[in-house]
Amino acid sequence: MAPHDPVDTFAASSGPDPEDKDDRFASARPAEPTIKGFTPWQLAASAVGVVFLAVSMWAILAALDEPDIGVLFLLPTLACAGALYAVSVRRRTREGVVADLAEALARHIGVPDASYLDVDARQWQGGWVGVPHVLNIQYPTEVDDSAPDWAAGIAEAVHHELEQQYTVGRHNIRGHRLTLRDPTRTGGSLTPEPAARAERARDAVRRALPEKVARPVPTQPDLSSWLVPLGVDATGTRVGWNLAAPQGHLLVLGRSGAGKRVLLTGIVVEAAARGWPVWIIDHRRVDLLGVRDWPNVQIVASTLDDQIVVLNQAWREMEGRVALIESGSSRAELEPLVVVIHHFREFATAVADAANRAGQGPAAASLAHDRVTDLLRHGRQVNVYVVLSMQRADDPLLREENRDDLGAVVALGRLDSRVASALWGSDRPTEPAEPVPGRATVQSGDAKPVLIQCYWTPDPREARRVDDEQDIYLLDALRPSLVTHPVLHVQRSRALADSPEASWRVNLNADLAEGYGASTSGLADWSRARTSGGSSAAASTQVETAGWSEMVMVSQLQAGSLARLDDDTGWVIIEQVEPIQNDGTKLLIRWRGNEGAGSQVVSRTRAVRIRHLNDGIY
Ligand SMILES: Nc1ncnc2c1ncn2[C@@H]1O[C@H](COP(=O)(O)OP(=O)(O)OP(=O)(O)O)[C@@H](O)[C@H]1O
Repeated sequence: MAPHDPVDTFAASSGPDPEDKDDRFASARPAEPTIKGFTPWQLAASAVGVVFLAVSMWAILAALDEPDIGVLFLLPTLACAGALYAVSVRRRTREGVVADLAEALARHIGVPDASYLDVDARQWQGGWVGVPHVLNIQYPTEVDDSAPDWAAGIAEAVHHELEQQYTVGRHNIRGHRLTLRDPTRTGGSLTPEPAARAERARDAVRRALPEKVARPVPTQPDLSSWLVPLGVDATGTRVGWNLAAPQGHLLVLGRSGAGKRVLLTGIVVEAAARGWPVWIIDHRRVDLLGVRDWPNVQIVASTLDDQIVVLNQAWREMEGRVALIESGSSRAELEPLVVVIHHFREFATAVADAANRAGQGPAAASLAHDRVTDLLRHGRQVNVYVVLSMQRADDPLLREENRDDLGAVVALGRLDSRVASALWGSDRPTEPAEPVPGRATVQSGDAKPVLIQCYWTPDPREARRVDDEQDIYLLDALRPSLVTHPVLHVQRSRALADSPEASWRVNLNADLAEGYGASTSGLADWSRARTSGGSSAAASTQVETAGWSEMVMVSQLQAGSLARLDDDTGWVIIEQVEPIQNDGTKLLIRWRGNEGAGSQVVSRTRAVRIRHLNDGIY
């Protein structure tokens, strides 16, 4: 992928500045080295002393006319001096080995330099210099040794440096002292070999990543950010999709049941909470129905005919915005439009089939592919963002040129290694995602792929159906209180005909219009909110407040809606909704409630709660 703004997680992951010293060690003192035996210099000085002594004795004996005795004394003493010198050389070499090891460990542990460690190497064995059988490592109290793998990691670092395997003999956490041993002499287990290491790392990630994390309710700063949270990584850091990144679009990959629908629901909810309009093409028809009545979700197209219209309109919207920019508007004035296409490949195939049935040429057959390619390529410049979901990572849409336009890729579940290599290249993560729903590998721009657990976002329709109190509570907290974008429906100049060719043309010329269309079983069902009898007098007798409720924009109220305009009026039946002369921003609402009738002027965009007495929508 092309270079990318690394702002893709909530915690800015800027690496440490090599110039900066770690503050933790500001008050740490260099370690007192363990002194044991003679130093190499003391040994070398002793060797020189012994030579001097031997030569002096030989000279004295020679002067006393006893040169033979002098030679007899000289030879073993010189041999002894030679041995002392050799020991001093070996000790110096071993000190060099230990100094290099301390340097390496200082880097591994993160202390400023090797002087902060006391590495005491004992019981050297094997060869002239050999390797130590026991290593005692004393480190500063400031070192964070709390990770369960910390000591084993040090053993691995020593293994790497000395090419000798070690096992953790003892880790004295309070004394900040670690003892490593050569297991071949103690019968302990070896430092982990690569396979075991990988298994351990996998275990650590498995332990660290939870299996279900509820989507956090966005805070005010979250809502003004263009970072849409996707989930958490093993350190608990939120990982998100950054729409402001140079490549803005998002690709969600995953086999059936991996968690695509749950993740897409979360993305829709987050986008809506930021006041952005959301258009959804749900090729499975029922997967994302749960957000159909969510504030700011303008349309969930579930029939192929409607899906073709929505895709076309998204493309036209993009073209319109490009024209606006060309005529002097700035990109900052254009609010983000999020277009979700769930199960893109099946959708594109169905569009191609419909085009073929309608006797259209190859250009029509590749309509879905071409429109999406255009949206990927140019949408971001005018704040039109595409979220694509697919089952396969080797889809033809993901050719090089399109991959560069995808800011973030979320691969849910386990990918086979060939596909993972194609997707991530050499950055391919060593740890495959565990088969846990919502477990995913995420790559933002050029950053390294990271393993995350995607947030759990309940399906509003399902939560209501099973009456899951916790999920309903979470959804209520996630629901935007202000509806800024009205629902849309597909408006065709003519009804769809029996002839595929005529239908194809009708769809290509269709539009999106505000409100619920006649064919939509949406707010039409609000009539159920009317009490029996039909007359407003009867309605005033008792306003029921059972059923389920949701927030809508005042402009969506209709006569017959059961609504709660504010705390003073309580639940009322809307009798009439009238425009106000010379003020297109407000509406006059006439209502009737248990306490009598009334009217008030309310902003069109204010969010109010309405109640459905029956689940007539589904
Ligand atoms: N982030 C998550 N946290 C916890 N559980 C999850 C998560 N995502 C998915 N699940 C569980 O896995 C089930 C299947 O998820 P989902 O319906 O999102 O899969 P999908 O990839 O959309 O499948 P399909 O392609 O068949 O539609 C969910 O019903 C839920 O129980």
